[in-house]
Amino acid sequence: MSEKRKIRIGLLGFGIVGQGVWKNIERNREALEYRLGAELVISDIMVKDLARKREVEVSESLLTTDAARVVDNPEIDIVCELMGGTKEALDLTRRALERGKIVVSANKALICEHGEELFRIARENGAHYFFEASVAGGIPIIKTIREALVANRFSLIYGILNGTSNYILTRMEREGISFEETLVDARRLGYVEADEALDLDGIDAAHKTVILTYLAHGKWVKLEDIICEGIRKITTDDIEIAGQLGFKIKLLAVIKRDFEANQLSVRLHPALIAKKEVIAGVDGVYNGVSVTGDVVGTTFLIGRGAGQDATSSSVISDISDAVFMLRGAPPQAISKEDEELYAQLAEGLELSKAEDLKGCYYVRISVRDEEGVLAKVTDIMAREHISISSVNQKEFGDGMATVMVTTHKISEAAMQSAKEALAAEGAVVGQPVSFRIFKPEEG
Ligand SMILES: NC(=O)C1=CN([C@@H]2O[C@H](COP(=O)(O)OP(=O)(O)OC[C@H]3O[C@@H](n4cnc5c(N)ncnc54)[C@H](OP(=O)(O)O)[C@@H]3O)[C@@H](O)[C@H]2O)C=CC1
Ligand SMILES: N[C@@H](CCO)C(=O)O
Repeated sequence: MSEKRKIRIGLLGFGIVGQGVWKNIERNREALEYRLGAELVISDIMVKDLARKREVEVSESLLTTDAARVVDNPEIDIVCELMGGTKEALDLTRRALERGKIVVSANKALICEHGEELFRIARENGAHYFFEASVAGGIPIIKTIREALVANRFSLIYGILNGTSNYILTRMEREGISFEETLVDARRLGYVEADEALDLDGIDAAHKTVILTYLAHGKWVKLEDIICEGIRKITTDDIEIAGQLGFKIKLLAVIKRDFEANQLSVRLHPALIAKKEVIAGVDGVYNGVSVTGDVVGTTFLIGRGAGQDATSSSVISDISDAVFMLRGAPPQAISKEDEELYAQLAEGLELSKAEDLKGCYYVRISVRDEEGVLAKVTDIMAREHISISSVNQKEFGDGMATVMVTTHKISEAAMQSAKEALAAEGAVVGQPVSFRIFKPEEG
C-alpha cells in the first residue's frame, strides 16, 4: 500500500476549541485518515501561556509562544486560527495567507470585520480561507448555503445564532428566574464570552448574521448599519406575558431579501415568536437556522451552536476540505468565481433603513397605578395611529403597575415616536421597552 501523504497542521490557540480539535482528531483518527488518504500531524501549537494546565496533554515540544513557528513555517500546510480577537489574529491570518497557506478559522468577529480583506489576500496569494465553525458552532450552515443549496436564491434566513443568550432565555422561561441570576450560572458554566457584551448585547450573533448575509447575498454589511439589540432588557414578566399570549422570546437574526425591490433587511434583536414555530422550540445552548430558498422551499437546521465538541466538528470538516484540496480536489473555499458571483448578487442591493421596518410589537410600560393611566397609554398609541391587539396589566401593590401592550402591524417609526411620547407622560415611569413580534410568513 502506498504511504499516505503527511499533512502538517499548525494551531494558533489551544483553548476550548483548539483542544477539541486535537481531542476529536485523535478520537476518530483512523476513519478520518482513511477517508482523507492522508496522515494528519498537528506539529506546532501557539499559545499565550506555556505553563497553563490544559485538559488535553500534548508533548511540551509542540507548544510555543512564537507565532512564526506556525505561520512562517514552510512545512505547515494548514493553519487553524483558534485564538480569537481581531488584532493579533488579524496579523497572523494575513501573514499565513500571504505565505499561501490554507487558514481555517472559527473567529466570527474577525471575519465580520475583516472578511473582505482576508478573502482578497487569500485570492492574491493562491491561499484559501475556511470558516465553517464561525457561524452556529456545529451546524454546517456555511456549507449548506454555499454548497447544498447552491441552486437557490434566498428570500429569508432567520435563526438563533448565540447559544449563551438562548441558554439564559430558556432558563428564565422554564424556571422563572431573573436575567441576573441566570447570568451568574451561565458564567459559572463557562458559557459567557470573556467580553460579555458579545453574548448579552447581541454582538456575537450580529457578527454571524453579517457572515451569513455575505454568503447568501454577496454584500458585506457593517455592524453599525444594522439593528443589533441584545437580551439585557428582557424580564421574566415579559417572558410570562408573551407565554400567555402564545409566544416565546428568542434572540433572532433575520436576513430578508425582496428581490423585486432589490432591498435587503438585516437585523438582530429579541423577538416574540409563536410557540408553534419550529424555532420557538430551539432551547438551551442550541442554535437553529431556517433558510428559505426559491427552489428548495424552507429548510431548518438545529444543533449545538457552541462548545468544544460541536465547534471542533466544524473545524475538522474544514480541515478535511483543505486536505482534499491539497490532494488535488477543486477548492471549496471562497474563490475568484464566488466573489464575482457575489458581486453580481449584490449589485444595486439596498440595505433597508431600520425606520422603514413594519411589523407587530410588544411594549412594556411601567406606570403609576392610578385612575385614567391606561386611557392615557392607549390615547398616545391612538395618536400615533397604532392599533392595539392586546393589553395586559401586572400590579405590584406598591402603587406601581406594568402595562403590556401588543400591536397590530405598524411602522418602526410609529413605535419609536409612541415610546418617546409615553416616556414624556407623567404617569409613566422610566423608558418603555418594546420587542418586535416575528412572523416568518411576513419576514
Ligand atoms: N468556545 C466556543 O464554544 C466557540 C468559540 N468560537 C471561536 O473560536 C475561537 C477560539 O475560542 P476558544 O477556544 O473558546 O477560546 P479560548 O480563550 O479558550 O482559547 C484561546 C486560545 O488562544 C490562545 N491565545 C489567545 N491570544 C493569544 C495570543 N495573543 N498569543 C498567543 N496565544 C493566544 C490562548 O492561549 P493560552 O491557552 O495560553 O491562554 C488559548 O489557547 C474564538 O474566535 C471564538 O470566538 C467559535 C464557536 C464556538
Ligand atoms: N458565545 C458564542 C460561542 C459560539 O459562537 C455563543 O454563545 O453562541
